[in-house]
Amino acid sequence: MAPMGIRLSPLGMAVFCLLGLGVLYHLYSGFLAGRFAFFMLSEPAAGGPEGPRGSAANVDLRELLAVSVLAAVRGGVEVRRVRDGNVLNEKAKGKTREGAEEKLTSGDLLSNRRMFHLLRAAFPAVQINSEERVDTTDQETVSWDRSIPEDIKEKIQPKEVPAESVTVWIDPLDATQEYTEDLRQYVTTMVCVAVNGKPVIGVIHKPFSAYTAWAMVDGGSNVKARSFYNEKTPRIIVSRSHAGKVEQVARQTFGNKTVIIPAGGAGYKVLALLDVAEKNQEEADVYIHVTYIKKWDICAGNAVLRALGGHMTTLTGEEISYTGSDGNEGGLIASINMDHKALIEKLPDLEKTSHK
Ligand SMILES: Nc1ncnc2c1ncn2[C@@H]1O[C@H](COP(=O)(O)O)[C@@H](OP(=O)(O)O)[C@H]1O
Ligand SMILES: [Mg+2]
Repeated sequence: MAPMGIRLSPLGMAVFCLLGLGVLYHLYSGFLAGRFAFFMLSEPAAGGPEGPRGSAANVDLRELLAVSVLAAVRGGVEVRRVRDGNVLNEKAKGKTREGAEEKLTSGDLLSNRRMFHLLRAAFPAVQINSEERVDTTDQETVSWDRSIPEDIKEKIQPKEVPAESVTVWIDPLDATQEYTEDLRQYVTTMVCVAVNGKPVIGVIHKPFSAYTAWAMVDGGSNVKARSFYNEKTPRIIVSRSHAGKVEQVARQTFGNKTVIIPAGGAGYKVLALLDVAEKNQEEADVYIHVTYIKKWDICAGNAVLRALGGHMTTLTGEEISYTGSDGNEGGLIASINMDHKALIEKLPDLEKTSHK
């Protein structure tokens, strides 16, 4: 006698087990199994090296663009709120190789949290690398309503790529040094989407001007190149707080009369090469950086330039791959509507420059 007075015949048990196995087989071979495996394989790995991604699922780049714009704007709200409230909780998170203090503020952390969780919730299967550490136990719930802004709908067609080919780079607050000095014009929030290491979507948002530039390679953009660049005596935009020997390199390349514009933020410096109708934006012809720099600082600008027909390469002309490690060792030179190869050929040998 089984419990509760029910008698189980051996035949009944066998039929019951077979039915159970059938249901399990159905689940594992069907949709739910796919979703389950997808979920298990897409644990966040923020800020860290890339882990294996095993899903065959696709993501739509147009949707990724829409959520990247939203993330940059939402992060920007935090950046502005902290600055306006004047409680930055400024700390040093370390030193650069050149010995400059790397600063961290509440603006960086709150923006990072907002941006990361929005992107993670919208695209759980893609690798996201962000400048600041993310507490993965943080239960911040940020949902995305999947709506695509009209301007993106008008210019961009849906385009699917495998989720495992995508790496998203988040810079929650570019020009932190200048942010602490209240030089607001230089500050941006940025999102970049790389596909197989190539920068494909770039978003650069200026929180204090409510200006956003976005572009997608082979897609479209809301920003364009200027109609004129001075190739002969270009105005060179360079770092004001991580300059290294950049002035020396620029003068050696383009002569002593070359105008050098020191400015904060990699996002700001890329925008300086474009047609940006924004009163707090300077203009330049070439952007050069000679010290080490991180990929979240430069990926969005690289994508925007590439989408508009421009270039951002190392100082020896190599393309920068936006997968794997988060550092770029070879410096950078960025230009648009210029002979980029000729610019690189003019640059002095950096090895020799550093021994002068
Ligand atoms: N030598 C270096 N080492 C580490 N980070 C660097 C660097 N040079 C520039 N960066 C980072 O690149 C961004 C742009 O630099 P700059 O304003 O000097 O042009 C800044 O990012 P964050 O403000 O996001 O930290 C800055 O910290
Ligand atoms: Mg940065």
